[in-house]
Amino acid sequence: MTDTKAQKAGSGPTPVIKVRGLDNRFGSHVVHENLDLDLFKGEILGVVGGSGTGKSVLLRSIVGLHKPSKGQIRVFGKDLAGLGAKERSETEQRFGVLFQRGALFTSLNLLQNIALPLIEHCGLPRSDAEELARMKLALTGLPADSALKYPSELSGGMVKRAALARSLAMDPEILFLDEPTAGLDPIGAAAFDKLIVTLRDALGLTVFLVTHDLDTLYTTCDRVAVLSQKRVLVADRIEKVATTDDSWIQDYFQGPRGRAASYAFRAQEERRLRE
Ligand SMILES: Nc1ncnc2c1ncn2[C@@H]1O[C@H](COP(=O)(O)OP(=O)(O)OP(=O)(O)O)[C@@H](O)[C@H]1O
Repeated sequence: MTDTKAQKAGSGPTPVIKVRGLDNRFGSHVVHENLDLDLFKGEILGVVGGSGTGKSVLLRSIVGLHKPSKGQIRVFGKDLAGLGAKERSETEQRFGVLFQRGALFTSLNLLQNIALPLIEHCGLPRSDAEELARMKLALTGLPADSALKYPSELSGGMVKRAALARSLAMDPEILFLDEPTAGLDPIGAAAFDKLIVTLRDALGLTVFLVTHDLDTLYTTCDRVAVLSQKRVLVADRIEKVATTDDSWIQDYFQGPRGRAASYAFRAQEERRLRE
């Protein structure tokens, strides 16, 4: 991934998202305090942390669904808080978001679900929007005959792919994924991980990926950011993060699941190099 290489060389790529001094509190409950984070163009950044550490609140703050208590969020070089309504809406249209539970409209079929943002935000005629929607469905590996199905008729994996297709409807530059593989069986989760990398490579996406899934972290992410103690404790390549001297990180990455994911990844890499 070129930006990570550039970072290592010290040439300092410009982040597409730059979060500085972020505070989020709900009443007396402080979720984030002085949190900093960068997201670089073209990377897949995995965001992990214990339950309730504020991964989703961070995602919602960046995409403009939650107003932070304090701090600055710069997106494509512009301070989100300083944008007027029109510019803000234009910026937000450069984001695609896949929420935890897919968030498809249950009363619309897949084609209608995906075409909706194109009709609402781009003013496309329905026939054009549905043609584009069919392309997005194909892009996420869904068969053509799924287009007229309703979310209740699909497997969990297919719902995730359909929700992903919808998040890609507006050709976003940054994709935000909130626990995309939660609830999928290991084979479905691995296929979804592969799809994310394929789409990133094919479409030149930048990906902000909230996950608890260790296999996802090892197989898809260029860097991993750990939320702990109300801030980003470390954001780096996974091998470095996994050796950070912190009790949560050690329990997470060096516990039985973490070691199994690391071992499986190394074995997969060795097989790939031999072939
Ligand atoms: N609208 C809200 N009002 C009050 N508290 C909130 C609100 N949204 C989030 N919180 C609190 O903020 C904290 C962080 O929530 P968040 O959903 O971001 O955690 P998370 O790290 O994504 O957790 P999980 O891994 O379990 O999904 C939680 O304690 C949650 O209860």
